[in-house]
Amino acid sequence: MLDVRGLRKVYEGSGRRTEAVRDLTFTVGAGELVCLVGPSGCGKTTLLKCVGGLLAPTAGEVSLAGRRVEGPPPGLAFVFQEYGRSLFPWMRVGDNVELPLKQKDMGRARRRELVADALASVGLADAAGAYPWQLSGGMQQRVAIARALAYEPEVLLMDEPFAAVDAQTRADLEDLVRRLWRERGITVLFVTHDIDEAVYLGERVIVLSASPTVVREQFEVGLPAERDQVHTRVAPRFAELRTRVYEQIRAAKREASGAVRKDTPPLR
Ligand SMILES: Nc1ncnc2c1ncn2[C@@H]1O[C@H](COP(=O)(O)OP(=O)(O)OP(=O)(O)O)[C@@H](O)[C@H]1O
Repeated sequence: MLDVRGLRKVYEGSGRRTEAVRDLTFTVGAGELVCLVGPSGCGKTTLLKCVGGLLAPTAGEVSLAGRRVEGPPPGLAFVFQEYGRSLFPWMRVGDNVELPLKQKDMGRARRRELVADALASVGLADAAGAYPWQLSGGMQQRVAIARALAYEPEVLLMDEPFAAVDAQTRADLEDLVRRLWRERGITVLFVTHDIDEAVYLGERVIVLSASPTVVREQFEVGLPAERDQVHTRVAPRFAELRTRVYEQIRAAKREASGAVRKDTPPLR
């Protein structure tokens, strides 16, 4: 479904050159839920922007259903971390969710139906008439998810979507994502720096190195499809995977700081 091959991204400008992503190759099958986890600043957002056609890669390519991605492809939706900036405060919730549908060739009645269905799916059937700023952070992120769902995407890209909400809301939203994934059969690529979140949510976890990024390791999660916050998180398989992913991330950070030391002469 989603094919990333030899992806490289170097930012250049203002006299600076940053190689954010060095050489990334991975695939995500149709209907899979894959979590990408890596150290802070390792290039996760850069990667997702390249996958979503928002940034042109310096080398390599991304293809979606066999077609090379050269701009935001139809059938793909994003959910970003900063829900506060991704919803328009002057528009009611229903209008925020409806907005992307206006690019599609469909009548108003169908748009309204999709909006109502998406809001009901995220537990906000009654919120269509409210403004985003009248809702809690977790509810606003639900609206952002509803907006992505209403678009009926084949692929959903999520960039640390729950980093800014409290722990209990985060747990509810994780369960929401798994439920929607199972009900709707969407392909989901979920980026996080939270190891537990990656293992709890994913069917597969791809561990990235520190920037400049390469794929370090991949794990099949192998936990039952039916997960819950209490029992799954104390399952032996969960603990084993969390440890293995943690070791990989720690090694990635060590290597990155080793690389810095190599380039910097010791103090005398
Ligand atoms: N527009 C840009 N111009 C120049 N450098 C950039 C730009 N965007 C990101 N970078 C650099 O690319 C590297 C990767 O950044 P990116 O935001 O992709 O990482 P990340 O893993 O998403 O970070 P975090 O975990 O903090 O969210 C960093 O060194 C960053 O400074």
